[in-house]
Amino acid sequence: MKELTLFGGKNKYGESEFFSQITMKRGELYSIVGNTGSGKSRLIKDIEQLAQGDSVTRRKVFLDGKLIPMEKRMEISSRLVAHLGQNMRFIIDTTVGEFLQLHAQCREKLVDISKVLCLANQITPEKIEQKMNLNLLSGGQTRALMIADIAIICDSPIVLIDEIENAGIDKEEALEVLLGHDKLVLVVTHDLHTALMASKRIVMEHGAVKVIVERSPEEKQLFEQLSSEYQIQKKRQTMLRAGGIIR
Ligand SMILES: Nc1ncnc2c1ncn2[C@@H]1O[C@H](COP(=O)(O)OP(=O)(O)OP(=O)(O)O)[C@@H](O)[C@H]1O
Repeated sequence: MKELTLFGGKNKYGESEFFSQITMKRGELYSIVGNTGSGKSRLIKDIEQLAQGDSVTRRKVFLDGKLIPMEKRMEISSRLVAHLGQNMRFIIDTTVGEFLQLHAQCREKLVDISKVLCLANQITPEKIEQKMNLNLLSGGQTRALMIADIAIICDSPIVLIDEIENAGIDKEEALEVLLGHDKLVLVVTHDLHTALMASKRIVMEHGAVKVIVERSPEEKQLFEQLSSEYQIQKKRQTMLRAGGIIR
């Protein structure tokens, strides 16, 4: 898959969305912003379900310019779309190492498991080890492992993320990891720093896309400023967690 095209639908009042179609490509990052209840999660669900005008929004999703036949939707969605929700947990009772091996086998991939772990440990400060039990990982460790798994083991070119900022992980590192693996990433966020990481942001209102804003040069500067503040904040957090005194 090279690109995804979203065809506009209807808002909560049955009015047409302002755009007729938007085409998004691999390697791009879009943030999705808007008030609570404005339809952000519904938008990413439409993409995950490869909607064909059959959801409440009446949107349609085409891949590489083509409509996906109804009977292939589930199979194609599970292969091409990875969705990280707000509260996700592994439920399989096995170790981290065994799970990654198993997943690599299912995806018919020769993967160095230690690389996946190394990547996950760049995203979370709480170290994950191969012998740990998968369902005993913390929320932040779980998300970090899922992101590293999506980057290296999954072939899914589309990644949908619902609120990365509350996950207790390094949000900048996580998004950079995914983009570095040539994914199209859409991230729902209420956080200014995360929203400005994307060069395009989709603004939602009343269940519809209200506007798509290109990040301005001033916003890019602001993003860089927020990024350096984030680095300082991370160092202070590390000190705080280690029982240090913040100066
Ligand atoms: N175009 C639409 N037509 C009808 N219902 C819609 C439309 N878009 C969203 N909805 C419904 O509105 C409700 C709120 O939408 P959604 O959960 O996507 O909001 P949100 O922006 O993600 O909110 P939050 O920030 O609180 O998570 C849901 O029940 C959703 O199905």
